[in-house]
Order: sequence, then C-alpha cells, then structure tokens
Amino acid sequence: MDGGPDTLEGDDVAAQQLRAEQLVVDDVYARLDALRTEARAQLEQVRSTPTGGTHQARSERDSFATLYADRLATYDAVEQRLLFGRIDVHEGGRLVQRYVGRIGMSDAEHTPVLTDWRAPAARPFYQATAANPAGVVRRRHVATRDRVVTGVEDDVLDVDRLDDETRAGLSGEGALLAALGEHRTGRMHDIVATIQSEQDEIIRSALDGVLVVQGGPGTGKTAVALHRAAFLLYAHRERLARSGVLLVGPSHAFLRYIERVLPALGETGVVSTTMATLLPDVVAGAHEQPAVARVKGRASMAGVIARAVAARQRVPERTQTVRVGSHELEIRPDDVAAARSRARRAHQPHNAARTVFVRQMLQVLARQYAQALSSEVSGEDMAGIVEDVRVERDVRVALNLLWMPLSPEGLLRDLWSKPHRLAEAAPGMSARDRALLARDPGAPWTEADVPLLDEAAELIGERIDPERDRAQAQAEAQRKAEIAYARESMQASGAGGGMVSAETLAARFADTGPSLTTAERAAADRSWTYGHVVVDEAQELSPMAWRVLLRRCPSRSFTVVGDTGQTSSGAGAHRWGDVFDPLVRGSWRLAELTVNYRTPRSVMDAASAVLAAACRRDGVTPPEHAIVSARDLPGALRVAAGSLEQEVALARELGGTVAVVAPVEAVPRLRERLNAPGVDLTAPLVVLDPVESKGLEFDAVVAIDVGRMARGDAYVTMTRATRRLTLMGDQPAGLPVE
Ligand SMILES: Nc1ncnc2c1ncn2[C@@H]1O[C@H](COP(=O)(O)OP(=O)(O)OP(=O)(O)O)[C@@H](O)[C@H]1O
Repeated sequence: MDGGPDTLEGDDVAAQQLRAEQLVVDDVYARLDALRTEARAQLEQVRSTPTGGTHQARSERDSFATLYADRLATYDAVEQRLLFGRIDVHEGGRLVQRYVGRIGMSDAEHTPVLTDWRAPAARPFYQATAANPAGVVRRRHVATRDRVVTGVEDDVLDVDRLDDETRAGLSGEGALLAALGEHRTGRMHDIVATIQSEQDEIIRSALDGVLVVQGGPGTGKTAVALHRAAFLLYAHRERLARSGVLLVGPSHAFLRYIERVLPALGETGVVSTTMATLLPDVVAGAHEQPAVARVKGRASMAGVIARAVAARQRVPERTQTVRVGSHELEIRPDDVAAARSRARRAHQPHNAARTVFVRQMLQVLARQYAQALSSEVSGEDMAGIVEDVRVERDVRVALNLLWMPLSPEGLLRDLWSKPHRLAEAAPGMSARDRALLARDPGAPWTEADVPLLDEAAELIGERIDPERDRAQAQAEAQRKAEIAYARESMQASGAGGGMVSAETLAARFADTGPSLTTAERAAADRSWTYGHVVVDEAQELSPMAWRVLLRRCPSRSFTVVGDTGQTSSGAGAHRWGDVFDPLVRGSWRLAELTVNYRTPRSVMDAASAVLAAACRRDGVTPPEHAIVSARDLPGALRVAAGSLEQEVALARELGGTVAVVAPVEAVPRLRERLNAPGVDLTAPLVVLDPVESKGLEFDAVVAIDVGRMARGDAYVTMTRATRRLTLMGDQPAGLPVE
C-alpha cells in the first residue's frame, strides 16, 4: 500500500483537519490578545490616576490595579497550549462542537469560544467513554506549539452516530501515549489535556469531607491532587480564596518539582509546605531515627504533652512563706489548689490562664498582708496593697514556680533532656521508649518534633507579650476595615469574580505593613485555618501530624493522596482506616487509581513482585490491587553488567534525566564519585536516597543495593523510572527470572 492513492487521500484529509483547527486556534489567540490589550489599558489607566486623595480612594485604586495585574498574569500563564481539545456532542437534538482550554473565553458578542477545563460543560471531554459516550460522538485532542497546530488525535466514542465525512477525517494514535513518551525535565507538567476518566472523577469530587486517594506508583496521585486544588479554587472561589488552600508535600525537592503546575493552571492561592517547615519559627532539619519517629508520632503523645503542661501548674505539698515588706505571708496548698481550679475552669491556654491564677493568688496574699498591717482597708487601698504584693520579687518568683510561663520549645526541650520531666508526663511509656527520646537540650529539631511543638503551642497559647498583643489588636481592626471597604468597592464595580478576593486586595495594599497575599499571610501564621488541605505522600504522616493538619482545617475538607505500599516512615500508615477511623470516622471516603502512567509494564511487574516478597518476609498482607501500566518499552528492566560509571553513561544515552538511587548511607560517597552534588532535579544526573526520591520521576534510574532497602524504600526506588530501571549490587528477593 506504499504511497498508494489511499495514503495520499489520508494525508490530504489530515492536512485539511490541521488547517481547519488552525483557524479556530488563531481566533482563540486573537481573543486572548484582545483581552490582554484591554487589561493592560485598564491597568495603565488606573495607574495614571493621581495618587492623592483619601486612604479609601487610594485603596480602591490599588485594588483595581491588582485585579488587572492578576488578569494579565493569568493571560500570560495560559499562553502555551491555550486550546487543547474539542468535543462533538449531541445536545438538544443537534451536534455541537465545543472547544476546551485552560481558561474560558467569550468573543466580543459574549458568545463562548473556549470552555474552561474545570467548567461543567467540559466534563464530557474527560468522562465520555465508548461504553458511556454521554452524547459525545468524538473527542479530539489538539496539539499546539507556540500557537501552531501540530497534530490532532481523535477518539471516536459513538461510531454509529458519526457521519461519513467525519469518519474519513479521523486521525491519531492517542494523545495520552504521546504525552507519556515525552522526556522528563525535572519539573512536573500539568496533564490538563489528557486527564483520564477515573482521575477526573476524583478531581471534581465534592469539596466537603476527607477524600483519600489510594493509588500505586505513577497512577497520577500528585497530578490529580494538584488539578483538584485548581478545580476547587475555580468551583468554590468565594469560600477558598479567602481562607486559602494548604498543600503538604514530602520534601522541598518535591515542592520544587511540582511548583510550575498550579501557576500553569492559573492558580497562585496555594500555600505549599512540608511538615518540617509548617511552623513559621521552627527550623526542623535534623534527621530522626525511625524508631524515635515512631514513638514521637504516636497519638498517645498528645496526652504526654497535655500532662507536661499540666505539671507546670503546681500545688505545693507544704505551706511556703514569702516576705512582703517586713511581713511574712503564707502560700497555702488549699489556696493554690483553689486558684488553679479557677484558672483551669477558664478553659484558656496555659499562658492566658496563668493571668487568672496570679490574680487570684495576689488577692489571697493581699488579704493576708492587709490583716498583717492590721488596718481597716477600703476598696481603693486594697488595689494599692495588691500592687505592693505583686511587685515583691519573692512573690513573683514563688508564683512563677507554681504556674510557669511556658514556650512550646522550652517545654519540649525539657521533656527530651530531663528524664524526670518525661517520666512525670509519660507514666505509661516503657523505659526503653523513654530512653529513645532522650537528647541534649541544644539538639536541633526534627520533623517528628513539629507536631509535638504544635500540640504544645495549642495548649500553651501565645507567648506573653502585652506590647505585641496591643499592636496586633490594632492591626487586626485596621485590616477588617480595609477588607470591608475593598469588598464594597469590588461589588459596586462588578469586579472580583475572578482571580482575587477582597481580602487579598486589602492585605496587599494596606498602608501599614508589607503587601501580603492570603497565601503569604496564612503561611506566616501558625493559627491560620485553611478552607481545604491537600496532602501528598500522605502515607508518611504520623497520627500526631494528622492532629496538626486537622487543626489547620476545622471544616475537615481534605484531599489526601498516597500509597500504603510506599510507606517508609516509622510512624507512617499501612492502612487508611487505621489513620482516619480514629480521627474522622464516618466522614472520610476512599477513591482508587489503578493505572500507572509512568513505569513501563515489565518494571512495574518486577516492583510488584518484589513488594509482595517483602510483605511475605515482613509478615504483612500484600496490597490487594495489581497496578497496570499504561505502556511498556522493550529492555526497560536491566540488571547491570558494567561498572557504575558505565551504567550511568548507558542510562544517559537515553536522553533526559537520570537518577542514581542508593541506601542513605551510600549517598555522600556516590555524589562525590559521580560529581553530582545536591538535589537539583533539572541537572542531567542526581544521586538520591529512597526517601528523597519520593514522588519524583526520571527517564532512567540506576538503583543500587535494592536488596538491602526496607520494603517501602525498595518499592519507591524501583518505580521512579519512565524508560529504564537498572539494578546494581544486592538484588531484591522476588525479582522475576528472565
Ligand atoms: N492523565 C494523564 N495524562 C498524562 N500524563 C499523566 C496522566 N496521569 C499521570 N500522568 C503522568 O504520570 C506520571 C506519574 O504521575 P504522578 O507523579 O502524579 O503519580 P503518583 O501517583 O503521584 O506517583 P508516585 O506515588 O509514584 O510518586 C507523571 O509524569 C504524570 O504527569
């Protein structure tokens, strides 16, 4: 059939299709340019308005400047692959063509020309299948580069309803396979053009409640979590833009790896962090032994912290005396117990309740002092006497020892460095576990300390600083007034349905303080509560870490993605029910992803076999669901024949990125040997330990001594490659024999 008339005809049809789509793409970009010009002109006009006038006039001007600047930023962010799909769908008795893109746009006459991928009307683009076409006759993927149509790919969903002309114009082998075959760059890309139907279900799932997404390696959990964040911000902007969305990832390298995805989807209102950096003032960079992390992560540690705080609210065994002037006053156990009960009844955090305790004790002591002075005391005199007692150093020291002002860091440092403190707070803990927790008072914090510091901060409350409290109250009142004003002016002008909220505007342009977005303010504030929280690699989080995150989102609106087969933290989860039943029984739901879009089939099958063997060895149940790979490549799994240098050179011949993954203790030596320092994912070669490689992917991976790795680490290491996995050194048990 080489070069026959049929082929020529096919080529002509394909060229015709490209030309037809190019006309549509030209129109859509022309509209984008017009909107850009309009926004730029509006921005210039606002900026050229004189800057004088009242504070409110300035605030209004700045609000609009931000609005237009944000619009411009969005238009710039969607420049590449603005339009990527089309559906031909039967609606109301006729066949409608609808184009799908990164944002929605209408022409000057308000006729829609492009449907936002998140809008309900775009849903059939992702959901329609041959078994359930939902009126869609054809789905077309339109590939573009720099505004030029480079290809069209068709899925026919309802062949019977296809007319002859359309049938002749069908083309394409599959946009998904083309996307999967691309070289990796060290940065994650959005998958907006090729979201699969099981993924789309999750992305558009309801906002409320805890949605847990379990999926094997490469099933798109990270991609789905990020697209869901963008979808939720689109569908629930009013609710979420004000409170923000928190994204928790496993490492900074991972956050850098994904950082371009949300802006490319037009979203900037997301705070991304790791558990180690969640607290604004705490640097938790030290490594923790898994056995220690396991103890620190137990839910029972909440009780330990609570007892440690309560132990700082003491009742003395015997009466003590304090000297005020020339008189001795008594601090009696009964009086202290009564003052403590009263302070505890106030249900305030420790530092705030301390004020109640001290006030009560001062009254008791002042009455004794008045009696000692044996004078008749009027109400006014009494205030003076309380003051006389309060300023006495002896009294201050004695009351401090009974109800010490605390800081979370001080409390935890004492617990770890003073065995009697830990014994007092953790009477039920074994001596072995207590010994595991012991360390020097100057030791740096670890990630496992963060939830405990947060728990302590919750019970202790703010540090005592009256000056700062006054300043904060003033700033808050000012901010509220500005938000109210920004909201009014946005409503009056009909603006603000899009990218910014009144709060964002008010905060950025407040005369006092720095210009901060909602996301920036949220990140700097420990007590901020978010509208939604997304957690990736969620299997690694301990019960104590979950308590922290639940506090960050009282509405309990979560997207949690992870794989219990990949757990490597000592405190992590092996069953989702173990995590969420105790915390949110009845209000969590499970969704599953089953297709691996990263790892070639032969490699995935080998990784699954190794995981199953390791589960048998460790006496745990292997994962129930087999993961199916979307594609395979010949020679994807290789057992090394040459030296490390030779194997790395071979891997590099594939093009794209290469990672050497090895047990943590071998990493420094290998980095030196291969001259690949640091974790720069855009470098052609990186050396990582299994935990650092979590969530990442590379064209080729050279895995060293997988046989010596823990179960989860081995599985993670074996599933990072998109093209080839080379195994060197100790081989894992369970590898299928060739
Ligand atoms: N629908 C899709 N279209 C194109 N590419 C996809 C799709 N779904 C996932 N991918 C690609 O598959 C790869 C794996 O996705 P992702 O990292 O989100 O998986 P994961 O489940 O988080 O993996 P892991 O748990 O192993 O870290 C990425 O390169 C992603 O872009």
